[in-house]
Amino acid sequence: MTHGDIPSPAAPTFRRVEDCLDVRFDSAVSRLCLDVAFCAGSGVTVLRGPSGCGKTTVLRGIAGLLRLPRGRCVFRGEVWQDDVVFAPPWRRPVGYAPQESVLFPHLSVRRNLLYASRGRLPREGFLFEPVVELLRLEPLLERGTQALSGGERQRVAIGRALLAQPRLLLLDEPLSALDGASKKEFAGRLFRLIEEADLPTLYVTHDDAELRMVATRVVEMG
Ligand SMILES: Nc1ncnc2c1ncn2[C@@H]1O[C@H](COP(=O)(O)OP(=O)(O)OP(=O)(O)O)[C@@H](O)[C@H]1O
Repeated sequence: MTHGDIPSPAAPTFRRVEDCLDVRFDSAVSRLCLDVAFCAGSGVTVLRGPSGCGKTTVLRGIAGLLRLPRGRCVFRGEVWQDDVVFAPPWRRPVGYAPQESVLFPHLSVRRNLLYASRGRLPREGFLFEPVVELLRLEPLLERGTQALSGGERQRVAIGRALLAQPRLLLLDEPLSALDGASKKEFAGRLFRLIEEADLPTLYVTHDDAELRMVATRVVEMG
């Protein structure tokens, strides 16, 4: 390559016709050495691995919140990251519910949810009312966020991620604070929405029962 040449982007390595996400991070961040490559498509792709192996780091890299060196991320043919390109988070149509979601403390649950959808054209299934119904948030709407239980906070965080009108959903241990029965109910509800809306989803969980409820495929890390 001569000086000034732009390297031609490598073709995505989609493995199946329906794959839409191509990810590779071969990156050292602080003391973490990541070496992960996978393709994902419709349904729920579960990222599984021991604590500290980098699952959250991968989600943050895909969301564009972290620029991982030697990273590559292509979604539906659009390069979000390679050696040349790094699309900022606001250019990536991602809904992200982090492990420890930070809700606005000065806004009610309703306004936290509405904030997520500001300036976006709502799609069917991702309108305010259906999302509130899906996650059974109606009784919480006028409450502040500081006195919510861990499980309630998680449901609000998932609601925010859905109201961001995502084309790709990233859920980091989204139901970990819920009891067994609630986890089963909400895992089932979420999975149906993901299937019906054909919304590719990356999902981190340590819980094998939850994995069996939602996983279309599993990426083992570590
Ligand atoms: N911003 C950061 N700076 C330095 N090190 C970090 C940073 N974020 C995460 N790490 C480290 O990177 C490693 C991977 O963290 P990460 O949260 O991605 O793991 P994980 O697989 O999601 O873990 P868990 O299952 O416990 O949530 C950990 O050792 C963590 O301490």
